[in-house]
Amino acid sequence: MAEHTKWKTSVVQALSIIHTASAIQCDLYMAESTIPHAGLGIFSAIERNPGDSVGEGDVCIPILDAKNYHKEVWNPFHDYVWGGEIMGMKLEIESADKEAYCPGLDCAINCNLALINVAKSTPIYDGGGLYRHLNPGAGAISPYHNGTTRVTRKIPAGGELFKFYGDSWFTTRPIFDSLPISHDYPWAQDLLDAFFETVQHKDKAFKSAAYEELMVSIRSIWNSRTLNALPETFSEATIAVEHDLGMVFQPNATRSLEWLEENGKCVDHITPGQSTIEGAGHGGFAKRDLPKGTVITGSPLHHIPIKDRFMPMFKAFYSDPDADETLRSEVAGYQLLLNYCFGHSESTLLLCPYGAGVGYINHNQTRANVKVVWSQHHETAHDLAWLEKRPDEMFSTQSARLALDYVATRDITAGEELFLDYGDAWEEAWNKHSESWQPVSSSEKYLSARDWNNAMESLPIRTVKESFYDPYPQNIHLRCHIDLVDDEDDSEDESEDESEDESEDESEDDWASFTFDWGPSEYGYKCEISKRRKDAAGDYLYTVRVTTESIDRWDEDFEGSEFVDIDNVPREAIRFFDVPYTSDLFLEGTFRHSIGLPDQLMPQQWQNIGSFHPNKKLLEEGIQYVHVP
Ligand SMILES: C[S@@+](CC[C@H](N)C(=O)[O-])C[C@H]1O[C@@H](n2cnc3c(N)ncnc32)[C@H](O)[C@@H]1O
Repeated sequence: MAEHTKWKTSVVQALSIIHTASAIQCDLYMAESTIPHAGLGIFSAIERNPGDSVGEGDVCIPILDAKNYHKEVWNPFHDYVWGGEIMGMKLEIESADKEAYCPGLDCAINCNLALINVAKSTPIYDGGGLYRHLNPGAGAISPYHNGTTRVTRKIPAGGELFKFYGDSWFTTRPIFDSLPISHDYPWAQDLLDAFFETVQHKDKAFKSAAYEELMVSIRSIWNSRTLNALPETFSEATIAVEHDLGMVFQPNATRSLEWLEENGKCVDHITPGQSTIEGAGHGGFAKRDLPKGTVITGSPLHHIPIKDRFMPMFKAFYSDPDADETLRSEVAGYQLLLNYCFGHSESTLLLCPYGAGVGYINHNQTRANVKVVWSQHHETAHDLAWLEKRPDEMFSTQSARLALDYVATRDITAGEELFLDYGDAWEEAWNKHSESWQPVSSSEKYLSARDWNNAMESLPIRTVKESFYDPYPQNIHLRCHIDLVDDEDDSEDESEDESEDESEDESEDDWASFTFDWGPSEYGYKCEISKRRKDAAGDYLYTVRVTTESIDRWDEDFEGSEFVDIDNVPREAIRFFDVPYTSDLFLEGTFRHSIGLPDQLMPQQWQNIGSFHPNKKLLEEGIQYVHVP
């Protein structure tokens, strides 16, 4: 073939690849946020309506007893974690030191209080089909999955997604001193409605002049968060009154689809499911056909400069102020998060990826169809200078500065499982673990609280007396879903009626009510069964003794627990829960190993183990708690 014909053929091939790549459907992009200095954000390429789900439900990883809680320590996850309690993890441990790191879409969604349009739901407990008596992988994967993101306000095509971080996220950070918080927008809306009502009979020119004048005068005397929620111009104020305040901010929070295609990274190609690898738990699957070379997703990386300082899980009761200091500093093992981060045997550095679906991709050396490369384009803010930094220099910021692209190494068809090669060190460690693995003793008899709830759904619950002779296993306890109603109106009524002296007759149902909607972050109160009787319909009703301990007992606000006896509690209001520290996450010898960062991606500057390093001493001593400046 003549040279020019070869050249022509390869250009045509290259163009067809580019064409195929750009033709792949993409409904979600990661790109520079519309909020200045907020880094990356997530954008919807299609219009979405309240109730729609966005992306695929993602994994949440508990970070437990890590000494992070309430501490202003250098912590790259600080701005990215949820309270473990609201993510369903309250009973994993006893101390309050629990956070939920949800490295999917959730980590990349910003908060714009004027335009909150999505909410994340609590993940569902799903152990991935692993059992402690059967699978060496039990405890090595997170059981918190499918935390879907749902639309709460209409999002136009190109609109950025915003979720609520909680007002305190802003009020505790001085740089947001004058930023409106959630109640400021309704107040500003009320103010606008009142203004427009006052001037309703005036002509447009009058209204406009009055609005501008009003803004100038109130801004000179009043500087508040609410004021900053008010639109700058009369025409924007009109939009706010005709629609709502959010609509004023929507245009600035929307990117064109052309811009997103050009500058964004598609984060919509992975869907989670049960892995095809026996014992690996969940896996990531191709949502659509992905030709060779497709960047399946991009993921920024949270950097942890010293693995051993930031990945340990400390012994229980760390937060107990009375506990012995040695016990509090004793390491119980590595955090589960280690299994979801990239590391290398020659470096103390760990890189934890976030982005839709990245936490789901399993290892398989022979079936690997995805590889990671340093992010090739600017969409995920990869800073090449960081490849030259030593790990100890990375304490300069908590923000992600590095990013990976996940690239298809061959044509992948929709529905195929995606695999990375985690590297020889991981493979060796896994083989060694599986070969030497022995189930912990009596694990074949182990049933989690969830198993008990399923098995016992229609059976009566044992009373304290019955349990004395026939106890439930030690890894479960009972909790009752009871609202202790402290209704002031009721108490006023009671005092008014005192003359009739009916207070004696007050049934316990007047101050306690039961709820049966055990959502994934509903824990009720610890309780035990004093008595059981049948009602007229033959259903059991229980007398329970509830411990009203609603907050962590190591919390400084803890005021002590009370016991309350409650009658006529229906079966549905009583459930089994795991006792803290008994779930698979705490199994002795459970597998912990980082995913191997490929050798070819490993800069020499990061290799700080096993050889002379200028900062070896510093690394050995550890920068355990570098305070956030
Ligand atoms: C990044 S996570 C992958 C998602 C995980 N399977 C889940 O269910 O959340 C890595 C962990 O998955 C499990 N895993 C991945 N590949 C595996 C394999 N080939 N065999 C067994 N377990 C595997 C291991 O527990 C590993 O530490």
